[in-house]
Amino acid sequence: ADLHNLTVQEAAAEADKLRPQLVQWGKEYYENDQPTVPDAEYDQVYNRLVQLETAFPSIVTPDSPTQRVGGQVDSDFTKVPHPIPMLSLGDVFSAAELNQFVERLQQDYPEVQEFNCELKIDGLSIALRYEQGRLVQGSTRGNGTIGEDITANVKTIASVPQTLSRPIDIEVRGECYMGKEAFLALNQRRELAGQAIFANPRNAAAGSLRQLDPQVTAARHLSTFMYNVADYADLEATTQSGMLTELRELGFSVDPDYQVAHNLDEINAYIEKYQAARDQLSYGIDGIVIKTNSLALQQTIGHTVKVPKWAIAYKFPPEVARVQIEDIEWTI
Ligand SMILES: CC(C)(C)c1nc(N2CCN(c3ncccn3)CC2)c2cc(C(N)=O)c(N)nc2n1
Repeated sequence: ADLHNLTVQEAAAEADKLRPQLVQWGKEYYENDQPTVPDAEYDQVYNRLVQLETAFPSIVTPDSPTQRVGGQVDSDFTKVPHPIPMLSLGDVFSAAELNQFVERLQQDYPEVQEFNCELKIDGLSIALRYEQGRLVQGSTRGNGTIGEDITANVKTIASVPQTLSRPIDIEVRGECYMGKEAFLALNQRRELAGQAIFANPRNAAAGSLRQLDPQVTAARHLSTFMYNVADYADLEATTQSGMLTELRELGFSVDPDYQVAHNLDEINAYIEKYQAARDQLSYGIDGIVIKTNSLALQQTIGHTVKVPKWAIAYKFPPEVARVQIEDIEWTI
């Protein structure tokens, strides 16, 4: 029945029926990974319970699935503004285009002599905000200026530090991703449960982060690699590579493969190295990101409405790996 013409008693009666159902389904899902209903059905019932409890707070019970660890869950995600926009990245698809980007940049800014090369992790962007070294908010990139609040979900990700090694205020940005192994295992479970499988690790990570119930996120084994700071606040670093080192010292998970390059030859050598090693990595990458290493120069060079002028993404062709697992065959 529509929320508005329910009495408190009716809402309580309906909620009392939904809770044990969700608890039962939750047990099947989290404890023995054998869900008997598709995620969509679980979410729909969970959503209904959240709406009932939001409309009638007096009916909430402490043991309700909505009151689990990770704090309040919204029936739909709260919006989070990004005062410092989360920019996108320009991208190139060939060595020739990359050379052109670097040469033009060095023509306009001859003082650009160092680049930081990073793997482009194939996940989705998130922002983590800390106050006095404590995690206060996690959000998705959204459209770059407005994201969604996923604080309860990011709290369940092992690699996201709840407290930093120094009590500083900082907003850090990075990629949330699902490793190849976790991806294959998740799809196997879904296949066996007769559920639709995820097409690729990026979709699986996005689907896992945008879960209403943090317990579902927790069961998905997500990872993170942080790569940027919204405001350099209390950091000592003066370079991109130094900032990544400092983020790791603060307690963040940072991809260790970053490398400083001094010219196009060194950049191209890095690209060749990781294009060859791509299949051996335990997570998906869709390219390489090349950034001006000096943070001061990054500020001087600036950005357009959407992308920085001091960085570029060199994209690899889509990775196609035929995976044969117990007669289930799909490509990732
Ligand atoms: C801070 C800047 C803007 C230079 C930046 N932006 C990035 N991205 C922006 C575009 N993004 C995006 N996402 C969705 C829609 C449009 N753009 C996805 C993240 C980076 C992504 C990675 C990575 N994946 O490993 C990385 N090592 N460094 C990044 N650095």
